[in-house]
Amino acid sequence: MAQYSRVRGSVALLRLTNPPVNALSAAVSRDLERAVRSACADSAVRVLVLRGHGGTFCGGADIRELAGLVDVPFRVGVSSLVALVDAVEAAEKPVVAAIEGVALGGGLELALGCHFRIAHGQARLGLPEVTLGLLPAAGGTQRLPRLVGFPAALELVATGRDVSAEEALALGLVDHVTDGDVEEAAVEFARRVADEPLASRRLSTRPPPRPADLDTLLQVALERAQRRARGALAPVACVQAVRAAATLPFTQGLQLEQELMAALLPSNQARAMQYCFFAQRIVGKWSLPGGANWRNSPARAVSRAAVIGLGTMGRGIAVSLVRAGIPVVAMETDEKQLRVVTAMLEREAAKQRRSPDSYLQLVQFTLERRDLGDADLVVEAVFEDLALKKRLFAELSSSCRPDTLLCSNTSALDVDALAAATRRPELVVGMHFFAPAHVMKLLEVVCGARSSPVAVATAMQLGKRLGKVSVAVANCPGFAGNRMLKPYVEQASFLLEEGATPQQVDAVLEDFGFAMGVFRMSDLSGLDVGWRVREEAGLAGPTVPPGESARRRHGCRYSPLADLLCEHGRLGQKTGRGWYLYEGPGGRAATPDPWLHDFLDQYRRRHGLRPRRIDQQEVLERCLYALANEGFRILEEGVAAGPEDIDTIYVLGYGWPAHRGGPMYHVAAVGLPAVLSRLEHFRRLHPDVPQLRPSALLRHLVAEGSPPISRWRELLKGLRSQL
Ligand SMILES: CCCCCCCCCCCCC/C=C/C(=O)SCCNC(=O)CCNC(=O)[C@H](O)C(C)(C)COP(=O)(O)OP(=O)(O)OC[C@H]1O[C@@H](n2cnc3c(N)ncnc32)[C@H](O)[C@@H]1OP(=O)(O)O
Repeated sequence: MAQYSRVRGSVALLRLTNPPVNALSAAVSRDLERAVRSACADSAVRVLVLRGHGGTFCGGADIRELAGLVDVPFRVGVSSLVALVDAVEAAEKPVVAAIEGVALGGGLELALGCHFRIAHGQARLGLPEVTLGLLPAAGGTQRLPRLVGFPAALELVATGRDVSAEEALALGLVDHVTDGDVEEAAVEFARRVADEPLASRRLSTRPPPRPADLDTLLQVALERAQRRARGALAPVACVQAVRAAATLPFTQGLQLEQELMAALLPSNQARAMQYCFFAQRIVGKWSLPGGANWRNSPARAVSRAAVIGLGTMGRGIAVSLVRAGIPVVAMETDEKQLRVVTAMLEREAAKQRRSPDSYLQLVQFTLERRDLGDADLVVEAVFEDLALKKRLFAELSSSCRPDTLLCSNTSALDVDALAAATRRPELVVGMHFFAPAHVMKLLEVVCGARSSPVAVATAMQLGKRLGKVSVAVANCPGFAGNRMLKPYVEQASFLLEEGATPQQVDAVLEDFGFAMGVFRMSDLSGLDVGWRVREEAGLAGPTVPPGESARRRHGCRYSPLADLLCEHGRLGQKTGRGWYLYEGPGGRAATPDPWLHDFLDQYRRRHGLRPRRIDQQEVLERCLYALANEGFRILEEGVAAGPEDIDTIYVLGYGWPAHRGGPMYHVAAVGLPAVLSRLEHFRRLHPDVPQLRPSALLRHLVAEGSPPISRWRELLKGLRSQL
């Protein structure tokens, strides 16, 4: 809660205590407000210093209360924080915030209510409410622009980006940064400002800055937020609230801020995004069938890593490791790739305001396998070819230290087969990064049948250290993410056969909120990736059994459209044409291609397919329900531990809109009986498409009365688990 003690005679030290992140629950806010008032009433006190317990200033309002997960009368809960910030700002004695760890959301709003802010050099500050479907409604949208100006305030509030102490100082968000003891620095600072007049330090009374181009700036910000939001309400509301600081007096701006918040708080979008927040924490609590879990299995320290292969994936992985301060031995035969990595590291160093050398000195390039011998962990990122990878793993198990962890960045291949090629199968795990690996926040940790708890714990922990969310999944073709992608992509292709166009399907998916529709995404990743996988699986190319008809494989419906495009050399953006046409090879702007429409017409005629009008609802239901149906199969087979794992994978790895929670959350929100009935309907129409056959788990959940998604994890424990 809030402790109040006196230091150096006249300084009141208030310690906000609510582990683990000192979240401002209603009770904690009220308690702190009481402590502030009594310190102000203490005649021996001249100045107050506010700090957090345990190395963290404050992680914001209590999200459990905002999400309605704990029982606090709603109005009481949300109004206590506003009252606290107002009381702090109105204090007649200076209040200095001593910020270390994080000051996020309501935590930063509290600091904005203080008259001065001191930060530790490692602190991070930000207003991430937008990522929870909310806005900073304890005065943050009104005070921040008055302190740092509109351009910075608009950006920080609408994106939720947090900043370092150094950037905060440059923005004017904090008054001083120290690398020493933040409490000591704040107490010292407080004694110096004890007698300063406070009027100009109260942000609510400051006139907002008015640059000449303010109207244009606000208009552009609003349009940008609308464009980028992809249907999300919060980013637009954030800009509207900050804009009110320019057009309305403080109290009216505050009122608008609260009205916008009142609309967001109970919205389905906010519920979905808060579900995503907790899902990303739940997935860190992994367990294996033998009883090993995140609590009882310590990770091994990784003080030196190696990456083999510096193609697109390997480069990103090497950069992530270096950014986390881990020395890397990078092995690659192609010198061109070494230059690319060097340039990437220089760019990253500049972004982090570090010297290029501070990053470059952490990388040792090599052509020799013996240089890897000393690594604690090796990540293999070579070409996606099982035989090649097996050879490499066999060699690594002889040339590396006996305790070196051997990890594969494969996106779909059999991790158990790689483990079997080594003398230490227990130290082999999959670490499936997503491209670009230094940007994407997801890591699928693939636990093989023989992976040891220490191997899993180390990979999961390393992911976290790299700033990623690690999700443990069991080994199966495509793991969780790519396995679910298959029926989704297949449905999209069937829809083209039946009369849709790529741009129609993509537009529906992008309206739903995906960053990119399925065809644009496939052009971006390269059509040849799937083509190779299908060839290996005997579905395309010379490996198809003779006599198999063009549109059937193993007795089921098959669409060869993507294979045909590859045969025409249309591999996507890299060749300047795929499902769309681009400006040239490597181009990014997709335009509909008349050639493709002729090609689809001819294809349909050749196969006697009569095109029909397909509506938006059918596109969405067939693509998304087929994908979620595979998710249910993954859960019933125990490949993933719960719906939170699948949803985290899809939101962080596949561009699923967070304001829709993830595929499993989405079907739960639509209603499981309705989804089951639509799948049954599509299955009747397409009996030769097994992915549309409703999974046993979906049927079971409906038969059990469709329990809420929060209960599925527990229910799944009764089923077979590979995790
Ligand atoms: C009628 C209607 C009237 C409406 C009127 C409107 C008025 C409204 C006024 C109210 C306005 C409120 C505005 C403020 C809103 C907010 O502040 S929302 C919260 C913003 N903060 C965040 O988003 C930060 C979230 N947390 C993090 O980013 C990280 O947790 C961290 C702080 C950076 C720490 O990271 P790490 O050390 O990696 O730990 P984690 O594993 O992430 O977390 C540890 C546990 O703590 C839990 N937790 C974290 N933050 C919070 C939080 N803010 N609230 C509750 N719980 C939190 C997290 O879940 C972990 O717990 P477990 O899940 O049990 O492991």
